[in-house]
Amino acid sequence: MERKNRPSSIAMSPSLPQPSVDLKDGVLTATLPSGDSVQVYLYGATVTSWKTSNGQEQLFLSTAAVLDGSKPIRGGIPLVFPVFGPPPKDHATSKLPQHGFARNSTWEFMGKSSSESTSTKADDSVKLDFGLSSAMLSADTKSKWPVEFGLVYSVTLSKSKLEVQLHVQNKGENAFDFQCLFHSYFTVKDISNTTVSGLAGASYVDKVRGAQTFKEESADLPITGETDRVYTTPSLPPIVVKESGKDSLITTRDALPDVTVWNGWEQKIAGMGDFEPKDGWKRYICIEPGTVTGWTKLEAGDAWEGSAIFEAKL
Ligand SMILES: O=P(O)(O)OC[C@H]1O[C@@H](O)[C@H](O)[C@@H](O)[C@@H]1O
Repeated sequence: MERKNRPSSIAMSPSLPQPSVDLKDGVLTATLPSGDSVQVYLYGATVTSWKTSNGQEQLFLSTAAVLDGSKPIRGGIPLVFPVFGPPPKDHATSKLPQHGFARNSTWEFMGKSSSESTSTKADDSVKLDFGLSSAMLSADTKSKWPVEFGLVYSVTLSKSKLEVQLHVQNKGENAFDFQCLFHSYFTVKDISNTTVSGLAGASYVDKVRGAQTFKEESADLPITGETDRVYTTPSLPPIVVKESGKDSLITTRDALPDVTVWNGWEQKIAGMGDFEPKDGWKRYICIEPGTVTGWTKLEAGDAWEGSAIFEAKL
């Protein structure tokens, strides 16, 4: 099914450049006339590539990522739902795997829509919708989280920007709790010249230091060793990755107060079988917007939406 968000009567002349969208063997590729492109695997609805018009790949994908649907894809933007990290004991999600099941379930492509620039009169963005519902889960997963839900994940590509939005719907008769997060891996040229700003004053749980809580002092946080922190930023400041002092990626958010900053560094990455090349830790940083420090409660029939926009500064 294909959806356009404007009536066909005002569709532009076919001679004007349009985005191309192609779904083949479970992999969807969309390219804008500007040259920006995105690739999404239906497996996990995982975005595995986001290239800007200068040809630069913005997402880090392990060269050993398993792409055959047998385990979550290492790199890109895996989706974390309905639990972040190892599920807590005595919680409704306790039987689920780490980071839940969204990243290792096969989603359906629901269609695309385009929007048109007023200046060029040509389509300069494309929105791709993916769906996952309880009815699509394996019997095993369903038995581990017997909840009636519907998810719509929208990936919108525009010039130098990628927007990701998750819509969660409670289709059952009982309330449920969930966490969700966009586990985005971004490329950097050199982690030792990479800093993250926008976090000053935020409290964070440092998983490297015994899951204790600290307050961020740094206005421009350098990454100097294994980093695995969950920041809580209720005022939703933009999170800016800088490389050699220059802005390279700006993340803005809606309804996602938490941000995980993760780099496994040399030793942890050495122990990850699906992370290659082994020195790849020098060239990625995870900036993961989500809502994961508490639980979002969704009453029967209710819906919730959260989103993030990643802007590459070329
Ligand atoms: O190996 P996984 O399940 O993809 O998780 C990778 C990392 O994901 C991060 O979000 C977590 O904060 C880390 O603790 C974890 O190591």
